[in-house]
Parts: sequence; C-alpha cells; structure tokens
Amino acid sequence: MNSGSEVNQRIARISAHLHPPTIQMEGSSVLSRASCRAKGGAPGFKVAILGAAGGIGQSLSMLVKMNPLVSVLHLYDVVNAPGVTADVSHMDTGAVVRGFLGQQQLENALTGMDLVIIPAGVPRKPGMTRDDLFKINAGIVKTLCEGVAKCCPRAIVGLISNPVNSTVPIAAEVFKKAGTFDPKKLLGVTTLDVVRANTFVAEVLGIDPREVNVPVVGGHAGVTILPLLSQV
Ligand SMILES: NC(=O)c1ccc[n+]([C@@H]2O[C@H](COP(=O)([O-])OP(=O)(O)OC[C@H]3O[C@@H](n4cnc5c(N)ncnc54)[C@H](O)[C@@H]3O)[C@@H](O)[C@H]2O)c1
Ligand SMILES: O=C(O)C[C@H](O)C(=O)O
Repeated sequence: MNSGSEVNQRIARISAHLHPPTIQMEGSSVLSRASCRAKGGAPGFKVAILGAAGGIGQSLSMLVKMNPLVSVLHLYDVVNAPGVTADVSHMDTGAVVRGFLGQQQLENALTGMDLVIIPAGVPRKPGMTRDDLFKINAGIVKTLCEGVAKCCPRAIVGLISNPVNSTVPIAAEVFKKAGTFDPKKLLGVTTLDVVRANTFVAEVLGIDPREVNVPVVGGHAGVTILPLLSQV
C-alpha cells in the first residue's frame, strides 16, 4: 500500500501536469525554451507549421506530433496559437512543442527548422475557385517564405496554401531573390489528389482503396489535376 504522503505527491505531480501554470508560448515574459515541460533534446527533425491554428494546421500538428522522427515542433499562427499549442503539447509523444503568435515571433518560429509546412491563408468559400484566393494568399506566402529564406534557408518547404499552382512559383521567386532556391527542397502538397483518386477508383471497382495506386500528374486546380486512369 502507498502511504498517504506518496499518494498526495503523485496527485500533485499529475495535477501540475494537467494544469501547468503557463502555456508553452515563446516570447512571453513568463516562458523560456528551458521551461518547456517536455525537455526533448533527442535527435530528430525540427518542424515548423505556419498557419497551425487553422483547419488543416490543427490536424497536421497532431499528425506531426505523433511522428517519432520529429524532435521539435513549432506551431505558428496569427491567431489562436496558444490554445492549439497547449492541446498538442499534451500528447504523450516525444516531440517538444512550442507556440508562436503573430508576425513578431515568426523569426523565432523558423530559426533552426529542417522542415517548414505552410497551410497559412484563407480557404475558399462555396462558388470560389482556388485561384480566387490568390490575392490574399500570395502576400501571406511571400512574407512567410521571406522568413524561411532568412532564418532556415536550408529547410525543406511544403506549401499547402492555395492556389498551390501559384503559391509554389511565388515561393520559388522569393528564394531565388534571396539566393537560397533549391528546387529539390520546395514542394506543393497535392497528395490529396492521389488519395481522392485512389478512393474513388476503389469505390467504382469495389475493392479496398489500399490496393489501388492511381498516378496523378499536373497541378492542383480543377482543370490541372489529371489522374492517369489508364495506368490503374
Ligand atoms: N494543398 C491542398 O491539398 C490543400 C488542402 C486543403 C486546404 N488547402 C489550403 O490550405 C489553406 C488553409 O486551409 P484551412 O482550411 O486550414 O483554412 P483555415 O482558415 O481554417 O486556416 C488558415 C489558418 O491560417 C492562418 N493565417 C492567416 N494568415 C496568416 C499569416 N499571415 N501567417 C500565419 N498564419 C496565418 C489563420 O489564422 C488560420 O488559422 C487554404 O488556402 C486552403 O485552400 C490546401
Ligand atoms: O478545394 C480546396 O479549396 C481545398 C483543397 O485544395 C482541396 O482540394 O480540397
């Protein structure tokens, strides 16, 4: 049997873990990197998600936090980053999670990163095409990529923000201007088109989607997504 004081100590430890005095936000007066609850230090990839508080950003943050290859996860957004950071940091996996809120913390979010994934920006509303997002998202992606060029020029960059067909060339131009462009390290994320094609073909054929592999070429706009059904 545990003594009463041992039990009380355990309850106090668990309670402190569940209700930490501060959220792990960088740049606040009460938090430093050293005070992160999970100490990390393990080898692994350092990943930043820009736009981490959005619909895509939150799910992606959870998936990256589950990846054992990741040692550090930086979550940046212009709104709601503290809450998302708190939630994701409670997952019992190894990666150290730190939050960054607002433009003034962008450089801290990016410094030292190996991989930067960007779902920041506006999504389309009913009736819009992805191109209709260009005016707003082009500027957002340009600013974020300027930060990448300055703070982690060797990082791999995965662009999710639409229209991907145009945000990738914008990023390329930013990196060329900064002298950091490496075509092997700039990617537009379009895996969704492959996943969808596999699912739809599997439905038609009445088989398990895991048994289907539809190659998809082209871009990520209605008319440029081209599943090669002849190859199935
Ligand atoms: N490539 C793909 O397959 C794919 C799939 C889904 C969505 N998308 C695109 O991803 C983007 C995000 O979609 P969503 O559904 O998550 O939208 P969302 O509105 O839910 O989230 C966007 C997030 O970006 C943040 N944001 C806005 N400006 C920012 C800035 N300057 N810096 C950092 N963060 C900023 C917002 O605060 C918000 O949290 C959209 O452009 C959408 O079209 C692409
Ligand atoms: O359709 C969108 O605007 C989001 C994404 O690009 C998608 O294909 O679902």
